[in-house]
Amino acid sequence: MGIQKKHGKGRLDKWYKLAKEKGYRARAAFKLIQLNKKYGFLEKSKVLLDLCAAPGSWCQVAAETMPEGSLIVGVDLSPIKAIPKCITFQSDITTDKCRATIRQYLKTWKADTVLHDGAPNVGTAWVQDSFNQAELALQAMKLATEFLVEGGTFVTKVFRSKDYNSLLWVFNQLFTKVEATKPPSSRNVSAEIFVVCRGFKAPKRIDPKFLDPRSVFAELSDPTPNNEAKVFNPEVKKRKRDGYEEGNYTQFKEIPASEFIQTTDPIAILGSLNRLSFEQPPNGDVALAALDKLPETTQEIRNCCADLRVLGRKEFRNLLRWRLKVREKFGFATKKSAKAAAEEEVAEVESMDEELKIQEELQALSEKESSRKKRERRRENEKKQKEIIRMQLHMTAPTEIGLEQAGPNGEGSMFGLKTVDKSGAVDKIAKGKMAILTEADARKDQDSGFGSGDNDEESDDEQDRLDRELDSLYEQYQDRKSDADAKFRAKKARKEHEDDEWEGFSAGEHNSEDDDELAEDSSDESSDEAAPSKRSLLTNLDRNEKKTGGLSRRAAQFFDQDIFKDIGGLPGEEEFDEALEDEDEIDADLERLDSIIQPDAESESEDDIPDLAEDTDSESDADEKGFEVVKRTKEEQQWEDEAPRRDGKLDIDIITAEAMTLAQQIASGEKTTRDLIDEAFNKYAFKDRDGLPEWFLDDEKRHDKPHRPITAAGAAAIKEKLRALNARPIKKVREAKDRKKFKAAQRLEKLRKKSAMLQDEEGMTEKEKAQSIMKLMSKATKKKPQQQVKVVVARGGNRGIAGRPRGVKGKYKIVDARMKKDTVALKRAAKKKK
Ligand SMILES: C[S@@+](CC[C@H](N)C(=O)[O-])C[C@H]1O[C@@H](n2cnc3c(N)ncnc32)[C@H](O)[C@@H]1O
Repeated sequence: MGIQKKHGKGRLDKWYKLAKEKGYRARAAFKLIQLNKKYGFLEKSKVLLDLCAAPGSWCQVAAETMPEGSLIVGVDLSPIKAIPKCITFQSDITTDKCRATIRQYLKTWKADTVLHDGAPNVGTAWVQDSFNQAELALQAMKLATEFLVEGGTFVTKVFRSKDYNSLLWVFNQLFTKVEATKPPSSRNVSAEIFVVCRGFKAPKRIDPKFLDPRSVFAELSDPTPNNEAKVFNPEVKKRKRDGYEEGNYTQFKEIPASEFIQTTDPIAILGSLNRLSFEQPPNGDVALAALDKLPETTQEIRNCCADLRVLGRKEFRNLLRWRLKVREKFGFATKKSAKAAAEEEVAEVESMDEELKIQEELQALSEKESSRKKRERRRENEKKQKEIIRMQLHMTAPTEIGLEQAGPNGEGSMFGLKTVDKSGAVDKIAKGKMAILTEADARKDQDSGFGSGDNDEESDDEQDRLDRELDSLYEQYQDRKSDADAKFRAKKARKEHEDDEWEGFSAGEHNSEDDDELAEDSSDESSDEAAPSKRSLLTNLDRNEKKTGGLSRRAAQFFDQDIFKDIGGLPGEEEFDEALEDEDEIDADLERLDSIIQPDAESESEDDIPDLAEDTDSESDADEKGFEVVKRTKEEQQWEDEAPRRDGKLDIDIITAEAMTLAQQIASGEKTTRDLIDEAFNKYAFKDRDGLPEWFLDDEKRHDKPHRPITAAGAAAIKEKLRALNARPIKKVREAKDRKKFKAAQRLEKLRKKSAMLQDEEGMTEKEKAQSIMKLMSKATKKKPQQQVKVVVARGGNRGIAGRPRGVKGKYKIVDARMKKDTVALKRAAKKKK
């Protein structure tokens, strides 16, 4: 919208004249001035976004009120002539392109204030207008939620209409203070009102309903009612039957429960719908009526059907069981019925008589019994394996294991390792990989005489299938979450690319090196004494392994620091091996450290990090992104140079208060490595993960970390470190300063040399020498005159040219006529003030 001549009666009011006088492009400027006078948001803002900014008077006001160097970005459907200190562009604020352009200009900054003074097609049809205005305001708020900083301010124009309350309600959900006001410069006849929303709550996730005009202004989505026509020709009210927007899963969805029974893909239904209904449709549903009456359809099942979104694993399992049972009753195809069908083919087809029923019940009972037995056996096996590991760690005497002295293979077979080793179990135990026996292992063990029972081959198909279905539900849930949550996606990606964390005693699958060893060992057929691998069942933990064996790369590196070598009471190599269990805890610490480390941080940032190391003379130490407390040896430095990380930087830094506390305690001798080892024996030290479902592990991971105490000194050191980090100048500024210093030093050196030469000059008197030196000095200190910048107006032949305009020498600046006019107006206004 360009500058328009105001012709209407009363339009050329005092605000219009005042705006002309002050050089504002529209009288609207005073609305913002008055709003800001009342709420004072402009002075506090450094970044501002002006939506619907043309012709640009709000931008002008913002530019003169906001602090020097603020970023002001304005956008409008109409072109905006350049405004000093503002970036403007032409775009529709309801489009993705506009959003992307704003993002480009704001870079990583967030806006302190978002203004919106949009007015679409004002004046055509009032009801429709007000709705569009409200819709536009909602769109503006959508943008604001994306770009506003927490606590930021959003100012929008709305029309007092039906939608006004709905809009206000939405604003109230997202801001702590919402006030509607009408500035004096806004005409009384105008229905416009300004809503100032302060204290943006910046919720992590905003319900899309809040930003969807369809939900917010539900009633008005019908075409504009023709009131006149209604009077003379009243119509029957019709409900909106447009259906839901595609890809919008936030709306409520339900289907009859009978459909869930009939479907071939129950998981899709459970994963995407909100409710399974038992309500009869108007034309009646026989299947639903029958389902409703079944005894299997208990109150619990009904409750589960009422809200699928809140169900847990157990409830989903119940629903799937219920479906199977009902399908069987209704005579739909099930796995069981498929099996039975083969037998029934030859048998006489009879109606289900009493005997058959009893037989079925018996079969069900025996199935139940066998699955119970299987569960018990599994539990027993797990218990046995845990006991063996405990014994292996010298935590239990062999007699405490509670196994029969004469095991299933006779007297002493329990400790006869030959048979066990056939299956590779010795090595697995020695490697600490058998915290839980998998089903396959259990079966193998039985063959070698290690398991028990006869019916292990029988599998509980239904149980397994339900487990699989639940797993796939969990996967679906994760997919949905990663679609919606960028943080979750990033976390997942990090997890996938993370290096080999030490996973505890049961994380055998990850350690390929160990597996290789295992293969080698098991290929050795010699006797127990001759084969070290077999002896390793009892002696593995005392073996002299490489220091890094069993440790993650980062954990190994952490312990490679000198700080751990210099401290008294360090254990020998063997003790180190004994302490392998510590890594769980340390790894947890490292994980936390890692979460804060920013791999992209530029190397320049290190200079200002306070170095706690005693030896501060080495510059390279300061330059490194290393473990600051410790001075690195030359070998380590060399190694570092030779084998850089993925991103070329060392990824260890003390950055949490916990780590700093620990480092201080170690450095001051308050804690020794022995203490660390002792502390590592805690309830989190062993992670038995085998066979546990992913959803459980994911949930567990959040809690199975030790809580480390922090000291005030540790917290203060981290605070100081962060403060120093924040106080650093930006790279460009520092480089410019350094360049300036360097040039000054060069000039000084030149001067020194010249004066030395003058001193040695024999044909000059002392006075002449002094005068010449003074001359040199004053010349050196004289500032070069700044080159004049020539202002070229982009009109006539200069319009739209790229590069230097013809006939212009030296520095130049191309401005448009508007800008020149603005500058002149500003100068005039400044003169008047004086
Ligand atoms: C009242 S004027 C804004 C005046 C402005 N605040 C000022 O101080 O100069 C309303 C502006 O909203 C713009 N507008 C309406 N719908 C828009 C849309 N979808 N995207 C961008 N701008 C829009 C119009 O082009 C018009 O210039």
